[in-house]
Amino acid sequence: MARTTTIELHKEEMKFSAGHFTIFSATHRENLHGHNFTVYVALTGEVLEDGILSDYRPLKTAIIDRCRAWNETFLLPGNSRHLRIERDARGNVLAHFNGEELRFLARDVTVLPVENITLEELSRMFGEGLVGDGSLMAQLHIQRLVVKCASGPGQWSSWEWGRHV
Ligand SMILES: Nc1nc2c(c(=O)[nH]1)N=C([C@H](O)[C@H](O)COP(=O)(O)OP(=O)(O)OP(=O)(O)O)CN2
Repeated sequence: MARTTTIELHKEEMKFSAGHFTIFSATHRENLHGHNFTVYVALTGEVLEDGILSDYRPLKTAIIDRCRAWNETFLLPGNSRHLRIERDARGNVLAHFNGEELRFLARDVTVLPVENITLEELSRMFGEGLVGDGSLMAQLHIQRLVVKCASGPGQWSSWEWGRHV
């Protein structure tokens, strides 16, 4: 009888401090602000005869690397219908929202291919970045992956991937 297990990873290093603003409509957004986001990942799969699902360290490394990539940066949504983003020759960003102009130095900003910088989009981006083409999931015999991204204690969104979803 197959034995499945779920390993949960929520290490201290699985966090990133980032700025953002949520856009609610073509004319309404939040002011710029930030959070200390934390990330939780659960991997489910079959425990093999030698009592191990698989070495989860490659996944842990991938999670922490992605946290480090988004740490101390300002996140902008690259696919928002309400925010237009231009870059000058030096890669600095000029973002247009409802008649306002917001300027960012290239070193300070990360533009993500999402509609909005929300918990739901961050957990999806994070999860899709880990799953990628599925090869790491196959290598680690992972059947199901859950990624939760929290903007603070008690407030998170959850994204899920399954091998047969
Ligand atoms: N569906 C969503 N709604 C909102 C999101 C989101 O990601 N998805 N995000 C926000 C704001 O970004 C806001 O920063 C987070 O909400 P808020 O609770 O107002 O702020 P805090 O995290 O500081 O929590 P406190 O309860 O105020 O301590 C709004 N909506």
